[in-house]
Parts: sequence; C-alpha cells; structure tokens
Amino acid sequence: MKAAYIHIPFCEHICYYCDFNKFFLQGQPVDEYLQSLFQEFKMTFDPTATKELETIFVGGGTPTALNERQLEILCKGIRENLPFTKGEFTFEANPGDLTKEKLKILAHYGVNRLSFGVQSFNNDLLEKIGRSHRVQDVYRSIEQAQELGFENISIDLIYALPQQTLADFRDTLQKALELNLPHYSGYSLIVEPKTIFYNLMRKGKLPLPSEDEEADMYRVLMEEMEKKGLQQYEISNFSRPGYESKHNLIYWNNEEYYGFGAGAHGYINGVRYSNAGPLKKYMEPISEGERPVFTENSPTKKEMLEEEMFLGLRKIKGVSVSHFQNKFTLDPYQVFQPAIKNMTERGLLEIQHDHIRLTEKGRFLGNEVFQAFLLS
Ligand SMILES: C[S@@+](CC[C@H](N)C(=O)[O-])C[C@H]1O[C@@H](n2cnc3c(N)ncnc32)[C@H](O)[C@@H]1O
Ligand SMILES: C[S@@+](CC[C@H](N)C(=O)[O-])C[C@H]1O[C@@H](n2cnc3c(N)ncnc32)[C@H](O)[C@@H]1O
Ligand code: SF4
Repeated sequence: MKAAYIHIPFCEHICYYCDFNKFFLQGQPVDEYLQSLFQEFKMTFDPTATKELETIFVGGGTPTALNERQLEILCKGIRENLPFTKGEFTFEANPGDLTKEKLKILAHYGVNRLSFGVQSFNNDLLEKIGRSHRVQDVYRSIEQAQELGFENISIDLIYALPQQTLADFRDTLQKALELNLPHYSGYSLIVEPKTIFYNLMRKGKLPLPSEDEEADMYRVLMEEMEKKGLQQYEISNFSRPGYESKHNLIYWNNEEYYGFGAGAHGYINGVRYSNAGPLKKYMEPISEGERPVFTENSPTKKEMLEEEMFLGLRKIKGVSVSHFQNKFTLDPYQVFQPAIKNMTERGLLEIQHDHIRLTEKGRFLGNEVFQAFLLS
C-alpha cells in the first residue's frame, strides 16, 4: 500500500446534494475524533507492507472546517504516525473556510495539493444548492493559496444542477479556466437518496436539466478543457501533463490503499473494507483497541478481474492488456470476450495498441459499459 485516505467528517453547513459521510460541525467531539484517528493509524498501519507512503489524501466532509488548533493537531498527527516524505499530499478545502493562517499550517506540514469544492461560478446557483461560499471566496482563497506557494490546485465543478442552462455552465467553465489551474474535476450531479435534493425530486420540485442537456454540458466540458490544453485522463478529470491526481489514479489502477476515519473505505492485503460511519460507532471500538471496521470483503478472483476493468476503464487511457496479463495470468480478451465484442460493436469501446478503452461515445455511457463487464 502506498496511499492513504483520511476522512474528516465535519462540515459547517450541509449542501443539498451531498451524501458523503459528514456531520454538522457544531457540538461534535472533534478533538476526540482526531485522537481516535491517530490510534487507528497506529493499529492499522503495516510497516512491513509500506515503507513509505506516496500519496496522502485528506477528504471529507470538510477538512478545512477544523479550527487552526485542530488543523495543526491533525497535520502533526499525520506526519508523526505515517511515513511520508516527498509524495502527493492533498487537502480538500471549502473556499469559504480557508484562512491565511490555515493555509500556512498546511504549507508548514508539507501539504502540496489543494482540491477546492467550488461547484459553480454562479452565486444564485451556489445558493440554490446549499453552498455557503460565494464566487468572491473562490478568488480570494485561490489567490491566497498561490501567494503562499501552492501551485498544484484543483477545483471541483458540478454540472446538470437544477435550472442550470448550457449557457450558464459555459460561463462557469470559462471563469474556472481563466484561473489557469493545472487540474479540474467536472462531475454531473447525482441525486442521492436521503439528500435534500432527493426529497425535492420526489415531490416533483427539482427542475433538473434533461438528459440531452446534461450530455451537452459534458461535451462542452471536454471541448473547453481540450482547447485549454488540459488533458482528460479520467471520465471526470482533466489536468496539465504531470498534474494528474496520483492518489485517485491508485484507485483507478485497482491498487491497495489505507482508508482511515469514519466511513472511509480501504483495501489492505486483499481485503476491501469500510469503517463505521457514525462517530460513536467509529470511536468506541478504537477506544477498546479494535479497528472500527464495519464491512469487510475479500474480492474473489472473479471480482478482482471485474474491478480491474471497471475501475481501469474510467481512465481515458483505459486498461493495459499486458499489465492485466501479468497481474492475473489471464487474457482479458478471453475473460471478457462477449463484453468486449458487444461494446466494441456498439462503438462504446475501442482497442488501441496495448489498451482497451472507452471511445468518446463510451464516456457518455460509462455505467452501461462497466455493467457489461460483470461476469455472470
Ligand atoms: C465530498 S465533497 C468534499 C469537498 C468539500 N467538502 C466541498 O464540498 O467543497 C467532494 C466533491 O464531490 C462532488 N460531489 C459531492 N456530491 C455530489 C453529487 N451528489 N453529485 C455530483 N458530485 C458531487 C463535489 O464536486 C465535491 O466537491
Ligand atoms: C469526489 S472526490 C474529489 C477529488 C478531487 N476532484 C481531486 O481531484 O482531488 C473526493 C471525495 O471522495 C471521497 N473519498 C475518496 N476516497 C475515499 C475513501 N478511501 N474512503 C471514503 N471516501 C473517499 C471523499 O468524500 C472525498 O471528499
Ligand atoms: S459537499 Fe462538501 S461541504 Fe457540502 S455537505 Fe458535502 S462534504 Fe460538506
């Protein structure tokens, strides 16, 4: 394992679309939570399997919702408990909550990549989706971060938001690209059960763009990124060469990683697991010296073959046939013969030298392609 994900499940407000594991910050036992995290590092980390981590990703929730004191404790605890010297160290940040002091703390502890949850450059839309930050906060936070020497900065955008038009999305994209950042993510809105948006949708009160409009937005996203020299390297991710997210590539390459924190998932020594999400259920076992694992599953060979394909096909480069053969001593063309044939005939998949990959049309219908790779 050369990657670690660390989950900070606190937010200063709850966005209408979000179903990640998170709790309203006020009144939460944040200090205790951080101590539990460090205990979890100690009881989970396997020094024989990992000499040095190559990537650390601190996500949430909102890691930057912690106050300065807590943020410093978190960074210090990470550096004291996990072996890491020179790799990619990402923190997710909410544009509104990142003060100069907090940025200085992150810089001091070697954080070298920031991923901002910007979502949109339209203040009306930001309000409608329940964000607390406004466009001005984005500019301020990014400027401050750059002044302090952060240059590997990414922003997340969401499209197909309620009442969003193609013209609006174009405008957001243009403003995002004017910032000249080395990395962008563009996600289409997923209306997840138990979110405020889901309830509105059930009542018929969520005016979403049509599927065609959503596809148009995705097309424009890809076109505009390309025009700016940002290479698409995954269905939703674009970067200047060399600025791909190394951490996320580890997921798509179907490699193992540690997952620490409430609700985090990990993949260690052949076992995929997820931690308990509720804070009490996460912290209690740890206080008794046990890992807070909630679900555990050791993928069978068949599941591993499937995962290799549907994770790998998310990358624009696709799945390397020779790597697949070396890893599994099986030929993907044989294992997945019907799926490859069918999806190629439908123009959703193509073979390029050593790689099996989605066609441009396939990128719009990724889920359909991934499903075809489930072995019966
Ligand atoms: C879990 S959030 C954490 C980042 C930080 N808390 C923030 O919101 O700024 C990570 C990213 O996932 C994306 N995301 C979250 N919920 C989504 C949804 N329902 N549909 C599409 N994208 C979503 C957003 O772009 C968000 O920035
Ligand atoms: C949606 S992605 C956004 C990544 C961002 N676009 C970037 O380039 O760095 C990040 C979110 O995925 C979730 N996530 C990532 N890895 C995770 C893991 N191992 N366990 C649980 N959640 C994870 C977290 O909610 C995190 O905030
Ligand atoms: S999108 Fe980010 S800030 Fe909003 S509720 Fe989810 S984790 Fe918190």
